[in-house]
Amino acid sequence: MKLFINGEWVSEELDVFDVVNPATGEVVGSVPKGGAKEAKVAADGAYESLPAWAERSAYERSAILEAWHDLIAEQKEELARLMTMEQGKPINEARGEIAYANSFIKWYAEEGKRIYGETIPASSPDKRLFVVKQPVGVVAAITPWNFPAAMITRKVAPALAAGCTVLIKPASQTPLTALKLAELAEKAGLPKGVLHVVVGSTSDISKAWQEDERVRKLTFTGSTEIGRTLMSEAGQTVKKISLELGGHAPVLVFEDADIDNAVQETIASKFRNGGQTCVCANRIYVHESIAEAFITKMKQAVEQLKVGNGLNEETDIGPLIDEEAVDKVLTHIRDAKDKGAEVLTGGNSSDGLFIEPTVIAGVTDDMACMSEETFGPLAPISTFKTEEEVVKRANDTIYGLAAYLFTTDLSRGIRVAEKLDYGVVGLNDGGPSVAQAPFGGFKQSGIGREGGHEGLEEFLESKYVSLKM
Ligand SMILES: NC(=O)C1=CN([C@@H]2O[C@H](COP(=O)(O)OP(=O)(O)OC[C@H]3O[C@@H](n4cnc5c(N)ncnc54)[C@H](OP(=O)(O)O)[C@@H]3O)[C@@H](O)[C@H]2O)C=CC1
Ligand SMILES: O=C(O)[C@H](O)CS(=O)(=O)O
Repeated sequence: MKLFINGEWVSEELDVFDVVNPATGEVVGSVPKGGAKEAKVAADGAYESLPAWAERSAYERSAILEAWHDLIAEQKEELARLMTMEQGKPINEARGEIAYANSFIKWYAEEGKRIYGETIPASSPDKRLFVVKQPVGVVAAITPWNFPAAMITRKVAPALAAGCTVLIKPASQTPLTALKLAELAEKAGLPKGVLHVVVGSTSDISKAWQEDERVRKLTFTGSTEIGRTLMSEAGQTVKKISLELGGHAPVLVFEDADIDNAVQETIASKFRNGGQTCVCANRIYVHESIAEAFITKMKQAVEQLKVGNGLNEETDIGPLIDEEAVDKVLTHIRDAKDKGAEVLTGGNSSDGLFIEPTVIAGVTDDMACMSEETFGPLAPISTFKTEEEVVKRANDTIYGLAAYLFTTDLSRGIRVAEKLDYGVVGLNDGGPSVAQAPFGGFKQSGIGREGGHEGLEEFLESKYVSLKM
């Protein structure tokens, strides 16, 4: 593969780095190692192509997004296989992610036509006041490895629909999907210079864009730790920012829950992508009166999950992304056992980067898994007595991205959802993320929203015009 810079596929004399399949350790591709020079050329191109792209009508931009969507749909299987080989997720999940990623392109191809302004009644009879929306300008997007397609299109689709030009730095572990998406965008007729993909020396690329006054927006998905750094750096040139950061999702299962649904939805949330999502259930609180029933059903269901190479159709749980990720999960399991938790199923790693889906019970709040993001296939179960107690425990974290609650009492569902300090709440639903709804976190889980009309506003500026007659 080559880098996509200024409408050209670039490799030149650059060194390359390998992309490795986490399931097998095999090299699945190699990519030129871009740096400050490539980052600047891309920023030059994005800045120079901005006026023409911004001046296109929303309908022209929409048509190109629709064409991109259709090409992705045509190549869904190839894209899914590429994603599984570089990130490890089961092929069925990869197919699902391509569809999810494509849904953002489809949704924003339409929503870009609804960037409305407003008129405002003037306090002075000789004035007319109105507000227009304009693209924020050149956007830099830094994206993670866990959703190699969706975390790109969730940013790029609204940015392009708004009339912005985009610089992408995908995760070094999963650049191939991003480069393939850029190739399809070029085929769809995206004009030269509107979209760029640069990967390699992350610090050099990021530094070049952060220091570049022409880059007016930074949008990032990844760890809270890196988010803090990027927020501080972006402040030096007062860039607009969107941050989708870490999470530590609580699951609250009340005594009046539909236990079968709660188990099904909790497993869907917990073990999607092997537990490597920012909205995964990270701690599960079950009312003491139904704990035995819930735990029995959870254990039985989790024991059915199949661990293996994501390219096998029957695989439910693929490898983790790297050794560091495996070590973190095993550390959380050991810590919990040392503090008294019981391993009901799983708990072992095998063949490099695979960890069995693991359920532990008898969990207490002093255990690391109950406060640190595990980012792996570990389901810790704790019990509670009262609604007030469990809401307090659920909110006792620096994070505020996603939370889930299960109850058949509608009043309780609304009451508790309102009390949970989280940007996304699944009420009897373990999979709330969709393109048409705003996704984002409270507290140290981020700033801004992605998806829905709010996700488009992130790439727009409001301009107030006052006309004196
Ligand atoms: N909220 C979310 O959706 C996600 C949260 N996470 C959290 O982050 C943890 C680590 O995952 P990881 O992917 O390493 O997340 P990181 O935050 O480390 O990386 C995310 C992206 O940021 C880039 N990056 C890393 N450091 C810098 C820097 N100093 N300046 C500019 N860009 C940088 C990475 O590049 P490179 O690939 O070259 O390192 C990657 O493209 C996970 O365990 C999880 O807790 C991870 C993914 C998604
Ligand atoms: O980064 C993530 O983990 C994703 O935002 C989760 S989701 O949008 O696919 O639910």
